[in-house]
Amino acid sequence: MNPLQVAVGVVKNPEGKILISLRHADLHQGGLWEFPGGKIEEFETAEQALARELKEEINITVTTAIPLITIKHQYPDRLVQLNVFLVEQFSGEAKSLEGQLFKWVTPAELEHYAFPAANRPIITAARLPHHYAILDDADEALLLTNLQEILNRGVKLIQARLKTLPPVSVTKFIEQAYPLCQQQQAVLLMNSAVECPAEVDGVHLTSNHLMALRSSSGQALTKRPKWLAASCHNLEQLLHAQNIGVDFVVLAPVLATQTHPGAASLGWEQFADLVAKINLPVYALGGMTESNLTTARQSGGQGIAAIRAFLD
Ligand SMILES: Nc1nc2c([nH]c(=O)n2[C@H]2C[C@H](O)[C@@H](COP(=O)(O)OP(=O)(O)OP(=O)(O)O)O2)c(=O)[nH]1
Ligand SMILES: [Mg+2]
Repeated sequence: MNPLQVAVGVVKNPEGKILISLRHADLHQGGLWEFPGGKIEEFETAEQALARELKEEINITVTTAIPLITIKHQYPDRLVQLNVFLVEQFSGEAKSLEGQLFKWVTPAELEHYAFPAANRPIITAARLPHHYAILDDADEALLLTNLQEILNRGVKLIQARLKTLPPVSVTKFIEQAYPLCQQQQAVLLMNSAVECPAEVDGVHLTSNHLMALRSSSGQALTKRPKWLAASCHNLEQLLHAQNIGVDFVVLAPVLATQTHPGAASLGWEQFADLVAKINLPVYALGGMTESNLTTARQSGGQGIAAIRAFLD
């Protein structure tokens, strides 16, 4: 059966707040909060439907809409495909035209509202930035300098991938690095291959660790860190990440990379095909530079992940 096609807008104002509205009680998934939007009519593109719905429901005129995430979700009574866009450029003041209560909330506050089940990855995508920096320990002496450089560039999501450092050095580094990240409101994750007793914001699973993890229910893990991310290289790994309740993934290698010379890369077409098959935010990794960000997002990705791009 073909899914019901829906266009949805994550509308962000200049203060970084996001608009949510309350669905009328008598509608499908009624009484829950939603991002504004609605059904795509015949002969309409998703972008056209989005612009029409946002005008009809909240009276704003979309200037630019960039794909954020696409969700395919089976409710007991219907299959929907939510084509979600990030709208940061718009004109007009939001006003409820269809009698729906609406609010502007910070990305972190989204957690406190009840949304339809399909919305979980949309909320994650709305909270996550478009850059994910991977801090490598190839040169131990440069670790703190590199971290500072990444933070100075405004990167808010960082993975410490300290695979060759002895455990004492890891602990010592994290004791210095974590407060620096917190000062800048940056999220710090630790690669799962690293022994690290120090507390950070979450874990980034290697693809081997990801595949070794089995949750008894096949659903979300019961005991999990604040943020759980994973590295994936193929559809099987992506689907497993989704099934066990990972928050977001990186998919690699998208382009040829110095880190894994000779490894076959996916290319953008295959990246887009794989991203379309899962309901998770996906960062493109492998040969990424800032110039690839637009393509990554147009291909359905959350953004780019890189080791070198944020240091050059
Ligand atoms: N707009 C919106 N719809 C969502 C969200 N999450 C979610 O599961 N949905 C589902 C609920 C519905 O099955 C479908 C949207 O259909 P709808 O009936 O609200 O569409 P519409 O605004 O065109 O409504 P109508 O004019 O046909 O009454 O998508 C969300 O965040 N925003
Ligand atoms: Mg609607």
